[in-house]
Amino acid sequence: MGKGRRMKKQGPPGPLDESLVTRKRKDAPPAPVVEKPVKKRKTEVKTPKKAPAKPATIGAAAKSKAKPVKPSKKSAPQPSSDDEISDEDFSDDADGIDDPDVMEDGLDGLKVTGLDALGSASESEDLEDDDFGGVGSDDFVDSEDEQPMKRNAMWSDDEDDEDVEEKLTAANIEGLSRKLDMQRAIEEAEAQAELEEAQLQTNIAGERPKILEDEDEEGQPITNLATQDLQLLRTRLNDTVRVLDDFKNLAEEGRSRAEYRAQLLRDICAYYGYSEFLADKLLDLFPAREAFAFFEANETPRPIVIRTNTLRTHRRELAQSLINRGVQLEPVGKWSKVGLQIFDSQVPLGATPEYLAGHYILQAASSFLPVMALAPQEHERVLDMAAAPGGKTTHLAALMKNTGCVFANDANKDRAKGLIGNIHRLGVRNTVVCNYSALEFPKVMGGFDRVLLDAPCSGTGVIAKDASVKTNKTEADFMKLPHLQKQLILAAIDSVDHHSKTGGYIVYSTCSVTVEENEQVVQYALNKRPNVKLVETGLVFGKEGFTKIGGKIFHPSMKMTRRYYPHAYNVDGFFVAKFKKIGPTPPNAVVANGVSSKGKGNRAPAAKEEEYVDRTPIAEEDDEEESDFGGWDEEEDKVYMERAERAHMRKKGRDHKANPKAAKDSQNGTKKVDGEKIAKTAHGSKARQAGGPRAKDADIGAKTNGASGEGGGAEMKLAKKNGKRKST
Ligand SMILES: C[S@@+](CC[C@H](N)C(=O)[O-])C[C@H]1O[C@@H](n2cnc3c(N)ncnc32)[C@H](O)[C@@H]1O
Repeated sequence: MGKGRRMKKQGPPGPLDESLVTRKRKDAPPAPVVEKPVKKRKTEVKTPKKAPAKPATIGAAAKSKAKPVKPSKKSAPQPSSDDEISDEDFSDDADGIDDPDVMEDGLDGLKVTGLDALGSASESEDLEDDDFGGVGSDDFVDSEDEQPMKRNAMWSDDEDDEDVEEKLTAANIEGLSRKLDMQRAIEEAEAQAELEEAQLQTNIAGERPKILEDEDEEGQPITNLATQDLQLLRTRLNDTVRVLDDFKNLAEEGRSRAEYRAQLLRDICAYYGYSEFLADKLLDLFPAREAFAFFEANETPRPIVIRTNTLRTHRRELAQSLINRGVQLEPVGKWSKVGLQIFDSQVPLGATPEYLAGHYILQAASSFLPVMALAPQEHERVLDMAAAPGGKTTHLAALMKNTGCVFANDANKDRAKGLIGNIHRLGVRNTVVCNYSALEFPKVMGGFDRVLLDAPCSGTGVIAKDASVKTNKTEADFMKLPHLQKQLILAAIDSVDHHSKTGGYIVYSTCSVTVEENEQVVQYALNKRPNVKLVETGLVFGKEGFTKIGGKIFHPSMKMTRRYYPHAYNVDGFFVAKFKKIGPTPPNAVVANGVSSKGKGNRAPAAKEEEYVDRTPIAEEDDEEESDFGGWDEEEDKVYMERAERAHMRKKGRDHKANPKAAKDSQNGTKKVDGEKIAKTAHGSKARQAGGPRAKDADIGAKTNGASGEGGGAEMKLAKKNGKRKST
């Protein structure tokens, strides 16, 4: 039961459209005979004229993988006017939440490494087919920063020729709108029929629908509906939602909300095929009606979207080329300058000449969002910690116009190969691919201007794409994954240079909607790293992150994080949080291996203090005087050494030039100062090699020398640097 995926598309937009929660499963038995009033259209409906389909060059791999795209009805994400989600739980005890320790996960001792396998669901997030290698030219211009979009011309963000634009839009939209009109008419008729059917059921059931089971004399439940009957099951789902919406007026006497909620949970599991564990978790996120819409939206695929690669072409040119091949498309929405939503295609989108030439990448719309939030600037150093197969890496590179440097890392070597394929195909030239566990950063490398952590996750936002998530995620996954995500987010923060002149930002994203993988991870980062704060993502749509839910309270700034749902925006479920690093990691902070120290300010108090390990990277570009040995200059060092030597000899009344050994020592970079030898260490810094207690005396002597005489430069510098390092 509940096994299949509905291919029926979503109805008209609107987060809580009644039609979203009143449609039937396709595999349900036929409804009681209800006449479907088909609305008459005012305009004549003609068969759409399509541009002649030109056969594309199809590679063997692409041939087997790519399929023509079916049209999607609902338009791509639009900013919602109704962004409020009630935190209200179904259970009677939803309120009165004030336990400050709710963010403590009790998993500190759990050792997790790599965990590629656990990221499996989310790894299917992007639709990209990585079977194609690199293709030549990269002489195209990026249009990202061109003039803002005009209302009447969705294409005009990156083009200037209005005439061409209108023709292009008209040619494409003519066929498209006819098709959409037909679809809408059918949809309206269906929705109307379903509403009437629901009404019929309601009338039969009376004002207070009979939903909950009675018990017989022996306390055994008397089943009032055969749950094997999908149609009846759906009716009961509808009725239960109605009751929970208006409990006072519609609930049977003597019944609690919890009883209705439990019935709803059972029916959702039976109808949609979820494990009770996951359905329960997801049900907790929404009021009943919205939860119903969420589960329903997971039964329909999201629209196919492609991202224009602005390193190779402009969106309008790409659109024109694809329209000529018989692709029906439209800009994905005002929020993106590079996305195109595909409604229908005569050719496999993973095998067109434009695809092979790297003019676009198949990428879910919500995958654009973390990159847009990170907003990388030209010439920056950016780390993409979990990058394969590279949808976001290549987007980062395009926004940076192939300047600066992107380090694209992934722990999974096979997936990293796909990443390399995409980088080549899309003409990315500013990216270095690496294959570490991201937990190893910033030891591998640090000091980045911006870091993207698109974390491995449970994939509860992409159930429409991977229905196995419904049953294969266990309680253990929801402990291990957040634990890994928490470690990764600390590594991400520690890899950023808070001194960055242009950046200092971290974006954390998942394609999951659970609180454990999102707000709780972000709260953990706020607790453990008081040197970061949440900032606005800059994204124009999305629901606010939770500040309070299911007994957990989060920092008020959690409102600045953004949640995306399939039923609200017709995009994959997603979460995006943006941090600004405002200072170095303080010595009393908690390290990434899960030990904790005292929280600060509004942050939740944590458990215990442990040894501090400084993970803050040494920035490369810092002023020499500011850095810890980072800017040591060999030549300059030699000059100081020689000058110090001459001063020393003069003081002693000796002629420096007359002492060949001293001169030689000086040139080798070694010398004796009052019996103490100073030598360069292997990494170019200097260390005193005097042993035991003498070392301290010699150190004081050297400092005194430096302070009192002209030749103390090198020692002064060394002492200053040492002092700085210790206090960092
Ligand atoms: C959500 S996917 C990334 C999708 C990618 N950002 C994109 O846009 O194409 C998560 C990735 O994390 C990788 N991963 C899992 N554990 C990791 C770890 N410890 N360090 C680095 N990457 C890891 C997986 O191999 C997977 O490719």
